[in-house]
Amino acid sequence: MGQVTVLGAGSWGTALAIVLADNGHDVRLWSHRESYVKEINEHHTNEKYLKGVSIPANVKATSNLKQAVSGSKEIVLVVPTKAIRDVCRQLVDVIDTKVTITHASKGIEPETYKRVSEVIKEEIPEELYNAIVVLSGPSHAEEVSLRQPTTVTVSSENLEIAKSVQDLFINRQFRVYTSPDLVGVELGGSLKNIIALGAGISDGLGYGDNAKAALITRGLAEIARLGTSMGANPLTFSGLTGVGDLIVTCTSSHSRNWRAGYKLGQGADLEEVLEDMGMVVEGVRTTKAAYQLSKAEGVEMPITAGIYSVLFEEANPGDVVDQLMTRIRRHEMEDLTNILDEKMKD
Ligand SMILES: NC(=O)C1=CN([C@@H]2O[C@H](COP(=O)(O)OP(=O)(O)OC[C@H]3O[C@@H](n4cnc5c(N)ncnc54)[C@H](OP(=O)(O)O)[C@@H]3O)[C@@H](O)[C@H]2O)C=CC1
Ligand SMILES: O=C(CO)COP(=O)(O)O
Repeated sequence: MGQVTVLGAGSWGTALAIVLADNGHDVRLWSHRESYVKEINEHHTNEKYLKGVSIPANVKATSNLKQAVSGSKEIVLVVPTKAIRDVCRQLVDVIDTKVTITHASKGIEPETYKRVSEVIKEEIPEELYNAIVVLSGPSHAEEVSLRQPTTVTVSSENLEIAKSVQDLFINRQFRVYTSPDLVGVELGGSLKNIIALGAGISDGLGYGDNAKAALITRGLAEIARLGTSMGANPLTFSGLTGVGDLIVTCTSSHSRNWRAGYKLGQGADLEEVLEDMGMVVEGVRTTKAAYQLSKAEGVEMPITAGIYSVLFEEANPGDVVDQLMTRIRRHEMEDLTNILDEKMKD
């Protein structure tokens, strides 16, 4: 077993460090804050991000990025997507051997509409890495850190290296699949956060399971619509990183996106909600990116547009639900829409 460096000591970075440590790897966990480093090394805890969890002794934390990556061939990048560019820029000066970069962050960059692997590719010169891999799927850090059964998928343009990352992480509680569809895996994991905000809003408004099932199903339809327009395999969205991650985030109070939505549905103000959370709510930024992208691509995403108007245009959540329910009548399956419309003309 070798050395693996995890960058980002929040909930997910710490949980993944625990998986890697359980597999016998020497894990270096980088946090940009010395106070967390001290807590992890001295008390083997990270109370803010993973309450009550004991971190194995073979996880050593550091706030020195150069020390963290020195000699490591495996880098796992788990900072919020808004920090990815900045951390990559810092990495360029300290990587000292050819590395595999696996990221586990879920988001799309507003304005550039870039996926995380594209941002990494843009910032880190090709000669410094073998491949960029994404790890995604239905996986709350709180459950992974308690060694509860979890399944995820890794994907890369280089499937052989994706398989080597599968080997790195897989164990009896953490089952890892591979997929060749990097675009679909990254988009599924990112776009589900928008729908999770919507599911939270619906619950906060007091709506029931029917509304949630509708959001998950119609949300999946618009995720797949945008995803396929960007080159993803539509089948990926019926897998772990599509419907799997949608279910886990839309139905769980572990989800920060669901929790943020819930408070918005109850009438709270976005800024206050984000401040109280103290952890990243990726769906807010991704809603902006996906809304802009759907306009640029000419792809219809009514749920995303509704959530955008709640987050950024002060729309009333109840009115948005009303608008969604009274949209023009449609066939459920879009390919049928065209066929049936043609038939009506006959
Ligand atoms: N939590 C989960 O269950 C899962 C999360 N993810 C994804 O993983 C990614 C990280 O999320 P998660 O760990 O949950 O987030 P958290 O909010 O729990 O933690 C974020 C961590 O990143 C650090 N950080 C923030 N900005 C920077 C920066 N500029 N440079 C270095 N470090 C920074 C934070 O430090 P500080 O304390 O100083 O703010 C904190 O340690 C997200 O994209 C999320 O969607 C994916 C699957 C599961
Ligand atoms: O991505 C996640 C689970 O798969 C975590 O979701 P939240 O960021 O909403 O907590």
